[in-house]
Amino acid sequence: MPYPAIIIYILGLVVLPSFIFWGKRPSKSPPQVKWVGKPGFFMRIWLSLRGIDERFDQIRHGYRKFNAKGLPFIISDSTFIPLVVTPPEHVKWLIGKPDHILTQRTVIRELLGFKYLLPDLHHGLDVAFTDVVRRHMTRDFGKFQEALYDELHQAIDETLGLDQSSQRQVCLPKAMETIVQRSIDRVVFGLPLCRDNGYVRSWRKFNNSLAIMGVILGLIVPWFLRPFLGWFFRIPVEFWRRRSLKYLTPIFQERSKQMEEQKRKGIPIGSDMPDDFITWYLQAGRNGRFHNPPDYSTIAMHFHFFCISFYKSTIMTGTSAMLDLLSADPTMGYWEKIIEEAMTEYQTEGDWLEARTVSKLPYLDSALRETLRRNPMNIRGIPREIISKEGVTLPSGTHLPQGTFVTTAVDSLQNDKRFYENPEEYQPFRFVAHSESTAWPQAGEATSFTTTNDKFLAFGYGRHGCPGRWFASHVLKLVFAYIAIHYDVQHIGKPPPKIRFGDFTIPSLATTITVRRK
Ligand code: HEM
Repeated sequence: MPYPAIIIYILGLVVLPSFIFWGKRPSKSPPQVKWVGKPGFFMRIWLSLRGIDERFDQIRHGYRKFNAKGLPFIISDSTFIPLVVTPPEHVKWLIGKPDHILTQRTVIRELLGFKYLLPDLHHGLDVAFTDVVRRHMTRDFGKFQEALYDELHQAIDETLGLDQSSQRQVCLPKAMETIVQRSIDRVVFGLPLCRDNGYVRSWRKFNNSLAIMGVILGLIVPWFLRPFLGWFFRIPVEFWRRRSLKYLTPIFQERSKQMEEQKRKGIPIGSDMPDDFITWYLQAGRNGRFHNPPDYSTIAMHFHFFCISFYKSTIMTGTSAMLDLLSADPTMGYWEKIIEEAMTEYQTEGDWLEARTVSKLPYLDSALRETLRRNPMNIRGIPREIISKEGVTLPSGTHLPQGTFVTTAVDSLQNDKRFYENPEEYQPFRFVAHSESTAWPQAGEATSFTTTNDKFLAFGYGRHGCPGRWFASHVLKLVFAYIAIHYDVQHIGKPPPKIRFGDFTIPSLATTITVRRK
């Protein structure tokens, strides 16, 4: 059989069943909203295909042409899913709508491919998870500060080295990954699980395979092929999920049994148990936050799945912020100011064990925010699906039907001259309240890293804004302060180009830095 015939035959076998059995395109393209780019069916297909490497420019173009005039526009996702991008004026309206009108759950699962990689995701369990993050990981870090610092400083010492006599070349993204992962693992899983090599390996593989497969499926595979190809993408995810659950499920089972026993004996539930995320999650479940509780393995699997939100964004933000500081003009003295500030606040071992010390680092806080302002990890944000039957009418008067996916151009908005002075310039201390005259540019209002508003959407905004941002900020500040005090780190000259892939902007993965223990 000639090759073209074979290709057509295979495509027919794959595409047709996909259309027939699952063939409802996610999202709609309301006729009254304009598309970005030239009109026409084939042009839209072309723009969709170019979305992988040109999404950044496409969105910035649409933002200037439509959003800047208060109008929405449509871009076609690289997987041919149309997305309505709403202007900055609509952000408050968007986040104010209740979940039964606009939901973020379905759209995230479709756009990141989770719907196909973990089809048994249980809606009730994520509410419990978000509750636990809100309750235990927003303010009171004192209860795990000692454990966190213990793991974090060991991870940094081992990764960057203790030899004071010679310099060491370190791959920054890899080092940040190891340090942040170990630190967070200690808080989430506690000892001894966080040091069990077998578990840690399979958990990381599960985490990575889900992230990689999710990004490929969500950014490259057209929507009509996902239900079919999703089965193949699931293979590594399923493999590592089973492996890691072999360790985790018995712990969930054991602690649940203990809690049952405590309830029978009238002892406070959760007492005498490790004060970690597993216990908090099970406690939340017992307090009625697991609706129709499934079996332990499913609960443990969800736990793993949700925990993924802890890691990648924190690692990427840490890597980008460090690269921004080290590649800025050395004469500005940005990194040196971070060192000075850290040395002032961390003078004794006790300062490291006091969780509140991190709140005394305004310059570092501002530098982290500036990095996320200039380069939010996802150039789009606040994704929502309209689920009310009647659809919704945007403040601009445009009606959008049920099923439409809407989103906001986070990167363009955070780099808009109307909202930030000289937005293209890296000014790490632009958010510091300047009481004295300094050598640094002073544009912008004093705001903290974790403050969300309609001009800073890198953590989302409103009811579903990231509840883990205080924890991420806490971990990153400890990591930066420890490195600043204990290591000589060389400036790296010209900033390495960022990787832009579909909707994501991530730091160059191969950048090395030169360090020496002080
Ligand atoms: C710098 C690191 C981080 C960034 C940039 C980030 C960013 C985000 C963004 C953009 C959202 C979506 C908000 C929306 O849909 O409106 C989100 C949601 C979420 N994040 Fe984070 N995040 C980070 C770290 C963390 C950490 C460390 C945790 C856990 C401790 C966490 C837990 C969550 C959870 C549970 C949600 C879902 C909230 C909900 O649906 O109500 N994140 N995050």
